[in-house]
Amino acid sequence: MYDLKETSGLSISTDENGKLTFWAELDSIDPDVRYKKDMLDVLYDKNGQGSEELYYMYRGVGYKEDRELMAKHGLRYDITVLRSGQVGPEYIKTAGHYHPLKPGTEVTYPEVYEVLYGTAHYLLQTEPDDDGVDVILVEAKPGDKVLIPPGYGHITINPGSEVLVMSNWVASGFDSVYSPIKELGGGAYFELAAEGEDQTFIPNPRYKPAPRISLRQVQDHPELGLISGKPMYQEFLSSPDKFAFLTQPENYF
Ligand SMILES: O=P(O)(O)OC[C@H]1O[C@](O)(CO)[C@@H](O)[C@@H]1O
Repeated sequence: MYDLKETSGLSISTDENGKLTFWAELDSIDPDVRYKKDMLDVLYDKNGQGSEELYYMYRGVGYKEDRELMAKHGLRYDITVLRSGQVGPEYIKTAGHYHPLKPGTEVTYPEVYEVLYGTAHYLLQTEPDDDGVDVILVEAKPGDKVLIPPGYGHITINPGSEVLVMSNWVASGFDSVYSPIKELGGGAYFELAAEGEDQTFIPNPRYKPAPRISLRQVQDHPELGLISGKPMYQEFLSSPDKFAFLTQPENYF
């Protein structure tokens, strides 16, 4: 069992597989489950051995008394639990998606993630075009916040030996866009468990020209309510206007 109160600010914990089990005063939510069979198009090795259940998505989490404030600001708080392990040589990861343009603007919706337990690798990638794709890799630990700016698709990888639990704030009321990553057989890079001196980040050969990758450290953005170690659920409750960048990205980016 992992107690997530300190990192999330919520009364939640998990069982040893990472499933959320304790929901004092919270609306109880059954997760959507992403299975290996749903991910065949985006895996490094679709015949790779591994668990059938890969991750659990608890969308729209919150205390009943906070629902009105969330609705007023047009935001949704989700918690996602990625199992540890591999599918074949590849670490368990999310399918990956982009966000659509905000209607009437030239800007796509951003998002913000927070690690609650475990280690995350966030792979951010620009949209594929003739110049190729730029990839940013961010490693995040409990309490860290990672901003997904407009224009970036994103995949989360669990490279650790324990479950990864993370939360996100995002504008409610839009559908994620899966087709670009699906049509290219996954993200621009695959993260594989290293054997000997083997490279762990393998470029996806279907991205042409070859994608470019750079590492970036996690960064606080106090003006956006994103401060390492401060649960962002509580930060939203105390300063909801700081999160306006999620619903009005055209004023910030
Ligand atoms: O939609 P994907 O790529 O499977 O990623 C899963 C996670 O992304 C989110 O949709 C947020 O972007 C979460 O709700 C969800 O748990």
